[in-house]
Amino acid sequence: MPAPRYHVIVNPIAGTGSAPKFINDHVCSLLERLGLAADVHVTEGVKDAGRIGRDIVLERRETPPADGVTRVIVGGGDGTAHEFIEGVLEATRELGVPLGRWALVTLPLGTANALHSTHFPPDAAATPIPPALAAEVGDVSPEVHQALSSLVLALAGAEPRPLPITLTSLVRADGTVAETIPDHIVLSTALHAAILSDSDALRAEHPGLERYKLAAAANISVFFPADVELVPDSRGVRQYDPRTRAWVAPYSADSEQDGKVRLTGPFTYFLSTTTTPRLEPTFVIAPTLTALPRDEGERTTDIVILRPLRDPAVRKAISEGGDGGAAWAARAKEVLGGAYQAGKHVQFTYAPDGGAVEVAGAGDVVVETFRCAGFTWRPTDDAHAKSHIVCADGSLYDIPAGGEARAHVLGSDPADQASSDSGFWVWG
Ligand SMILES: Nc1ncnc2c1ncn2[C@@H]1O[C@H](COP(=O)(O)OP(=O)(O)OP(=O)(O)O)[C@@H](O)[C@H]1O
Repeated sequence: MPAPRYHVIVNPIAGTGSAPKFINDHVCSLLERLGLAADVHVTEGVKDAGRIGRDIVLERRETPPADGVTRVIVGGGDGTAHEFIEGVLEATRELGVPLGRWALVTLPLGTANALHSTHFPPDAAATPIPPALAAEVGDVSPEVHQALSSLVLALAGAEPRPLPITLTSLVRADGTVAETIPDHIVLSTALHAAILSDSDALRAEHPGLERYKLAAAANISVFFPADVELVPDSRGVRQYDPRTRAWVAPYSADSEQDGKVRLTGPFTYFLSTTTTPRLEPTFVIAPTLTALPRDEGERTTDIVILRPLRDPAVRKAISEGGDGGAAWAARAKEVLGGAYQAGKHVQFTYAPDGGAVEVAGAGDVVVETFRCAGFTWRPTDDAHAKSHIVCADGSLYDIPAGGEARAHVLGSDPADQASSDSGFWVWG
């Protein structure tokens, strides 16, 4: 079989703008020393990584890779990978060609680099460079070595790991699909999406990070009116039990029908992730992803949910004539503070008197954590604009009035016609 060929995507404005030099100095030169062919594609504007994805699909249709795997080095951040994956999926759908197998190399050349740092945390030891590669990699600094970790795995012939993609359809009131959005890191509504939306709007006035604090303060006590349905995979919808630290049958749902689990709102937090337990290095929002790893090829997502009316303190405040917002704001800070303690929030249970939360106590669970194939988020008040916001890998979308967002992990629905040998993988 001929030596594998690599596509290299370079986003010159990602992160601090270091991608062109890094790729020239450390990636292209290394591939060349190894005698591997590289096609370099430089992004020329917003969403251009999607155009590059489409071009590679067209090329793959004419000249399929010998081993069926298209290898792509993503020289940018999470947004570059997101746009590229979106372009590939759109093009294969429009052209009616099979998706096939895509394997990505990540480089931490963006700002957040959530995908790369999930697999290669900054404080972890760098991936050892095998002796056969050491001479070609040469003498590099520890930072460069860390940044090359995913590429080293690819070049060393390691098996890449599956990169599950979630597809979200924004459905109009008449049932037609307005738009289908892929994400590979995080999908959210409620507080997380509203904070990103408000912080974007505050960017001109507050260019620094304080805009996130302002946006959080403006949304921490908002109740988001919606109904949710969780979609089972072959094992059904599973819920995390802090007392046994294991997945069990759903126990806090409002109803269940044909394996689908219904949760009525309002909600305050709703976030689904297939990839990363943490949104920032110390903010571990979905610890179950690493504490209870999925089986190979399992097409599920972990969903972290807060519903304020489950809180005895909020119910008490409402029964006394308040709206519960102030009681919830205090609770939300307490709970999300747990995410900064290595994801302890998923262990929290309510104290019967509505006081401080307990850890794996006898009371109701505070955070409802599920593992399932997907979900439907249906806003129940069209006048409540914020409950219509969906955030997919940092990009914001609006659910049409009277409509809903329907999300599922690619391959979990037979209509995807996905085989175990099609989709995305990543070296990590
Ligand atoms: N030549 C270009 N000019 C302007 N914008 C570009 C160009 N090429 C790509 N972009 C845009 O750059 C944006 C940022 O890229 P990316 O998300 O990879 O970097 P980042 O935001 O620094 O990192 P991260 O997403 O990891 O925080 C993308 O939204 C993309 O559309």
